Amino acid sequence: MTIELEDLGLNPELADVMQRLARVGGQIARLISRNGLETDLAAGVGTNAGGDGQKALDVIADDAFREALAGSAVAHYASEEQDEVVTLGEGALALAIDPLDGSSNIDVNVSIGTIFSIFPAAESPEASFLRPGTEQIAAGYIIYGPQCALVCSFGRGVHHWVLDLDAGIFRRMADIRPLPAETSEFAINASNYRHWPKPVRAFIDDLMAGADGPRGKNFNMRWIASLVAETHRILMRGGVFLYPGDDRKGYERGRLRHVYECAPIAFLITQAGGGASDGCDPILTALPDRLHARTPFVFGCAGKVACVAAYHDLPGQETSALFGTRGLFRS
Ligand SMILES: O=P(O)(O)OC[C@H]1O[C@](O)(COP(=O)(O)O)[C@@H](O)[C@@H]1O
Ligand SMILES: [Mg+2]
Ligand SMILES: [Mg+2]
Repeated sequence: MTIELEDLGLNPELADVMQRLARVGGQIARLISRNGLETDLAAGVGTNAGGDGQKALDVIADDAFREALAGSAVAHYASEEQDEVVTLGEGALALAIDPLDGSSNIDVNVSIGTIFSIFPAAESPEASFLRPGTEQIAAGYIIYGPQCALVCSFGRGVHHWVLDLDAGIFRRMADIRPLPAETSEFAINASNYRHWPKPVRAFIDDLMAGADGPRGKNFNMRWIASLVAETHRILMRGGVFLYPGDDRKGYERGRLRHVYECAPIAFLITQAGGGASDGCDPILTALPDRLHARTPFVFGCAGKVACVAAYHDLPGQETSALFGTRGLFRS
């Protein structure tokens, strides 16, 4: 399994890491296509550092990426499935990874993925990752869907490959087009409505009000529960995604992890001309305080990400459930 990297001007070490990621991605895609035939990839096997249940595929994917990166330029490996940073060697790079994203979808045959983020290695393993996302030199994901695809940015736009399984090659496609500034589609887990902060409720209320509300148009909603799949859809046709903090215990900072979920997705979306924030402030300039830190996350078309931030600046009474005329925000 290889990936077409010609013309991208990558240095040999980074190109080698990309080849290794693509090789494992292709292997995982094949494994997923056989789920249930020999093994149950969704079987529960333990609990990870963040307290989330681990499925068999979470652990298989983590082992496969970690082993494949040994002997590469990746010195420090930080994974959702590992308590601490794993030191692989002495190289110049640090790689953070969500080896298997969207694991609640493994047993229902819905798109899942891998998210990765690459930094220059810093003076210590932790310092290599507890830094602003603007310092990433590469970020991307592999989506295991009806097609297996790899999407990555090296800081000069967003590149896209599709796995040609017959040839064993990730073939380079046209680069991802810039996101439109506006959209008529949003993604949020609406079952948490009663737990959201008021500005998020008000924003979603106004989208749901459609043509009769302050937005003056109808909106469509999607929720796949795979961050990678939501990101891919938004990169392909626009949209806005929200996973806010809420008042459930343990969800004060939302669900998603800063280092290996939000920072790489924010890098990609920003490279595609979109926006990415914690609801108010940009994700890419924020500093995670721990490897497994969570952050509220809003990303997608820049106009809507800015609009969410504007709702957080509204006076309290305007975000109350009964305030029906947020005319200032008519668009
Ligand atoms: O089940 P919820 O609360 O809607 O959360 C869905 C979110 O959780 C995640 O599955 C978390 O990722 P993991 O599967 O890597 O833990 C995201 O992909 C997704 O956006
Ligand atoms: Mg994830
Ligand atoms: Mg995961």
